[in-house]
Amino acid sequence: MASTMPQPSRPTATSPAAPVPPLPVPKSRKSLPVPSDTSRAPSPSQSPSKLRSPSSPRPTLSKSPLSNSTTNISAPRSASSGRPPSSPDKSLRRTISIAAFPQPPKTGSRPGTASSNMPGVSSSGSIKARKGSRLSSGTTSSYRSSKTPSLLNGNGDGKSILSADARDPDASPSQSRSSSAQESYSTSATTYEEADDTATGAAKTGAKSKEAKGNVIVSVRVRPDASGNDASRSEWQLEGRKGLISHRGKEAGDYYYDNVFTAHEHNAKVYDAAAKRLVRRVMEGYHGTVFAYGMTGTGKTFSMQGTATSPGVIPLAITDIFSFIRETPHREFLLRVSYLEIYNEKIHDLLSAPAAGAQQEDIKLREDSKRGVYATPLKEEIVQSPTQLLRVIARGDHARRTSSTQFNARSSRSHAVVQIVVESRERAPAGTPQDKRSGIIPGGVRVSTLSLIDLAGSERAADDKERRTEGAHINKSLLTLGTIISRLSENKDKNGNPTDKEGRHLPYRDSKLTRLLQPALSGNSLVSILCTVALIASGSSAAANSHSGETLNTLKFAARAKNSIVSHAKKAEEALGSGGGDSGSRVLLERYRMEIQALRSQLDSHTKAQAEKEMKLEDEQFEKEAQTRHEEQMLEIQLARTALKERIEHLNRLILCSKSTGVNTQGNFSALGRFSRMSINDSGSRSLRSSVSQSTLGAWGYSIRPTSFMSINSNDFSSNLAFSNGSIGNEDDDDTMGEFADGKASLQRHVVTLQADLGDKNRYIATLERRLLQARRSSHSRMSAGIKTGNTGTENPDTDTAAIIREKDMEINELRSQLDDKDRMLAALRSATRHRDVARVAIDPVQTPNSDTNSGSRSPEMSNSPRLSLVESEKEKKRKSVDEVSKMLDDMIQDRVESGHIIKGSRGSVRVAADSRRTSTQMTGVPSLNATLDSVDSAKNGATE
Ligand SMILES: Nc1ncnc2c1ncn2[C@@H]1O[C@H](COP(=O)(O)OP(=O)(O)OP(=O)(O)O)[C@@H](O)[C@H]1O
Repeated sequence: MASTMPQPSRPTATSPAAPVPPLPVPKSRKSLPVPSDTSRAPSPSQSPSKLRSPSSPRPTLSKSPLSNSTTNISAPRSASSGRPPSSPDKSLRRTISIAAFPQPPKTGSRPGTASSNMPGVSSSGSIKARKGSRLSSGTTSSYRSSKTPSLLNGNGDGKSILSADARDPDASPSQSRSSSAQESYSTSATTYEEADDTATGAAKTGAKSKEAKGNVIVSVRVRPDASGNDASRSEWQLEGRKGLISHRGKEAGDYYYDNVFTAHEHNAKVYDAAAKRLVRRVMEGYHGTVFAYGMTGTGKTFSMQGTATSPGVIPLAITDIFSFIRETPHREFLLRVSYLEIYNEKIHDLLSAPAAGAQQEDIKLREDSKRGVYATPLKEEIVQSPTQLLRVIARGDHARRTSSTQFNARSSRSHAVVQIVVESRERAPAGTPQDKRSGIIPGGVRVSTLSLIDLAGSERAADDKERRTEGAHINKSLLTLGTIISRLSENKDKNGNPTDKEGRHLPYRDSKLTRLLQPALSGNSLVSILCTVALIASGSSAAANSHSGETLNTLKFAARAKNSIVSHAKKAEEALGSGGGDSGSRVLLERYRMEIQALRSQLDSHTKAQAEKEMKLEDEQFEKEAQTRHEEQMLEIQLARTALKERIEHLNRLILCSKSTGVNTQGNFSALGRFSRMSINDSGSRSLRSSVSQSTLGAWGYSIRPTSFMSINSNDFSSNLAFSNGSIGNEDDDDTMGEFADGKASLQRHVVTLQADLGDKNRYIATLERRLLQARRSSHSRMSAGIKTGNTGTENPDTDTAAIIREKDMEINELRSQLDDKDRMLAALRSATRHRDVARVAIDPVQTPNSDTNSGSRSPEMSNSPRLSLVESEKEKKRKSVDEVSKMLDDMIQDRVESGHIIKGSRGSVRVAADSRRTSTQMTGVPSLNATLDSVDSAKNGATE
């Protein structure tokens, strides 16, 4: 089958005659005649599809064995990039700092990408000139134009690249690269997929075959000869443009590859030609594997990792990955990276160093229909930036085992595998509701893997035992790799397992390396193999001979790989959901999205719950405040009630006093004593009132106080005095004396009426209070209901309550004024009583003789003498009483002066302050203080008289 495969680029040159140990070489694959190949290859016109024809056949050795453009690998060092070839010292590799790694391109170009004017690659220059483009990867163009169209070689992209460059002639080289790659994204793959759709029959089969071949890129890189030995000049010839390495030694032969990089070509150029496109394809959803194969010290690590000044495939791939993400806003990505090494056939996780003294958990290889072969358990780190990814890889590099070998002072003693898993999914276009909510649109997550592998170098048996053991393992795994590659076919057994042409199983399980590479080698992945060689002339020494043999082995391995590996890489299927099987559960992007959604809804419900809780708290707080307010108001009302009751009681007492006390039937004066009691009572009530809330009573105490014993609507203080001092006479005389001619019965009736009235008022106040309470409660419940239903109406419950309170206050005030009226009436009654008493006292001396006459036994002298002394003592008592009253009135006036209710004049006169008068009138309708003051003055005068 291999012999029937189109080999457009395979020359008819003789293959190495001698069998090349240790890898079996199927000669048939290497001896396909170019002309026939070429003739089989479809031309652009022949192809019914948009497939590009294979490029012009590579020239055979007979045509131009030593063309002008041939590069001799031992070309003088000056011909290189200006940097002397490095000595075989890997310390440089270790000095690469993260900061020195390339960042995503901004402006300018990568080092070395503009090396088209170097000797040996002059052809690229010519291509450049011909195309008139600013493409930095001239050789890549050459490579593209000479290959079968495939996902990797970019045939079909040429136009796009050119047009892209033509559109933007001033674009910087790096930008050109990006745009070209971007263009390739939209043209190459599409072109080929369309070809798949339209191609029919043999053309279709042929196209597929070519694609399968094209999906594998094999490149050979020659490292500069560290010794500067020129002896190989005649033995090896390179033609970079043609991808040709010719050997003129014992095993003479020409070897063609997709790319041949000469000693002075830079890492950037190697990356552009050998890996860039593959990396882009991985970002689009294909699996891709790049591995460096070669003898120890030939530059595998140099090519994969590079140096600070010349970054290799890995850092450049990382840069491109992030460039791609930036350039693809319609998709979202998640990157995770793992890094393992296979050392002495054991897998070690380079990202999870075991704790000191502890042993790392055994890492096993498992297989799964969706994931293929994978190592587990393996640490995967999610990375969000190139720097972070480079840092992770640098950490792994640091943990990798290296030691000195004959050809390399710092030789990698293990196969190192960096795996970058790319998850991506379509994003909802910006501005859509989905974008606002979750960014998720229908469709699954595509998972692809980029494997970047730096193999350990094959080597001859070393002296050191440890090196020998390492070497044995390395060589065994590489031998298995070689064997598998040489036996690869598209045959499968009935179980679907790949077999070789003879139906034998391929020994993937013979080594961890081949097992791990199985998915890539068996065609599920795009593959780029970079074989590194150091061309040293054979014959000069045994070592050189052996070296030359190794170089030939590598070249043959590369040739076999190119012929055998068939890749039908397909875009990874989009995994839907996070729970569907193993692959689904690995899709972190989906899982994270779901988690984000779940967390978002959790957050929403938390926010809602919190808002509700806050509202409830506010409600509670409000109710509490309202309750407190209500309690305060209740207390105030209660106090006011108490004060009113006291007042009523006091009035009652006064009334009862006027009824029950006074001058007894024996004519004893008890008024003064009563007055004293009144004073005491009054002061008692005053002290009670002072405990009442100011807001409730305020100056009311004052208004009540004078009323209690001085609120007499009369300017004649003598009558007051009479009241104060007078004996409140004989009840029997009430009917005939005083202002109220109807006497005591009438007064009592009045008093009873007043009491009943007071009781009514009291009840009325209680009712009002109850109503007020109810009104408050209903207003509260209305307010709460308003808050709960989010009612933001214009009605303000506070205003309502305030209005009700105001209303009730007014009612209370009215009641107070009514009470005051009653007070006044009581005062008038008392005044009448006093008038009567005074009248009685005045009448008494006149009436006494009559009474004496009635008694009939006393002589006038005897009877007049005690009467006179009685009158005298009464006068004395009066004086005392007046003095006491004056003193009390003075105190009261002083109180009022202090409180600002009255103003004292310079000559001792007093007048009511305007405010006080107003308040007094407004509040209580208390009798004019002036009258009181006048009364006081009169009382004073009366007393002195
Ligand atoms: N193309 C190159 N240009 C300049 N220096 C190079 C090149 N290739 C390799 N070297 C130098 O050669 C030395 C060995 O290279 P490197 O370690 O990459 O070899 P290797 O193939 O990885 O060896 P091993 O298999 O033993 O690890 C390093 O010092 C490196 O800098």
